[in-house]
Amino acid sequence: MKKIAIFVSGKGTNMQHVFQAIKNGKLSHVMVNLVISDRWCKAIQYALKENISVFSLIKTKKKFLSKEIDNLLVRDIPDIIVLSGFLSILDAKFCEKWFNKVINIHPSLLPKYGGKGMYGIKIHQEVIKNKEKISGATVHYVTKNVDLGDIILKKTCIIDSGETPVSLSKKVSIIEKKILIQSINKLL
Ligand SMILES: Nc1nc2c(c(=O)[nH]1)N[C@@H](CN(C=O)c1ccc(C(=O)N[C@@H](CCC(=O)O)C(=O)O)cc1)CN2
Ligand SMILES: NCC(=O)N[C@@H]1O[C@H](COP(=O)([O-])[O-])[C@@H](O)[C@H]1O
Repeated sequence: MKKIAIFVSGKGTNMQHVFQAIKNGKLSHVMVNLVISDRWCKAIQYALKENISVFSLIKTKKKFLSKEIDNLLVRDIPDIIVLSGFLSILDAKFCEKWFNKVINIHPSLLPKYGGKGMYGIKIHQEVIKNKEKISGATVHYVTKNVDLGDIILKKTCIIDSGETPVSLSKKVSIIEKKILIQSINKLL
């Protein structure tokens, strides 16, 4: 049985999709063994309903977060770690130790619209403002250089006339779920 640890900061929509994919057989021989958040969030409320280890590091200072997370991981080492709407930047030491074990789902066609400050709806606002014709989502390995790790999967969508950041985020969200499951199947 392969083990996945998931890091969250928000609603956990992509994390929920991983749990559903396990339950409906789209992810076989896979289990989520750990969910960690860097703040209290809806994703934690969802994860607590699953019979797994859940930690919300709400009191951990930013500079100690990566080490605290590492201390939790070594207790039950996962095969891969999935960042799912996780909004803290993992430090270089963590990325080196867990090299090629950490993947991130990002709601843009990286390397465009990635990096510090580029997360959530802000990405889609920039894409629309810049009158892009296409957008999409990317799954990539996590390295110390934010959103610049090797790309695992990428999928595009057309931006329609009159598209808004919210309508685009909904379109991209569908792509995120699809390529996240495909990526996990590819790696495990
Ligand atoms: N070392 C790495 N850490 C993280 C990566 C990565 O590639 N390397 N990916 C991000 C995920 N991400 C985009 O996919 C991302 C998340 C957050 C930010 C950001 O600017 N965060 C703010 C804080 C926001 C908050 O806490 O509310 C910041 O650091 O100032 C950029 C990109 C996850 N970690
Ligand atoms: N750079 C990371 C990033 O922007 N992640 C994005 O945050 C949204 C909420 O995720 P959630 O519902 O899983 O919490 C998702 O669209 C996800 O792609």
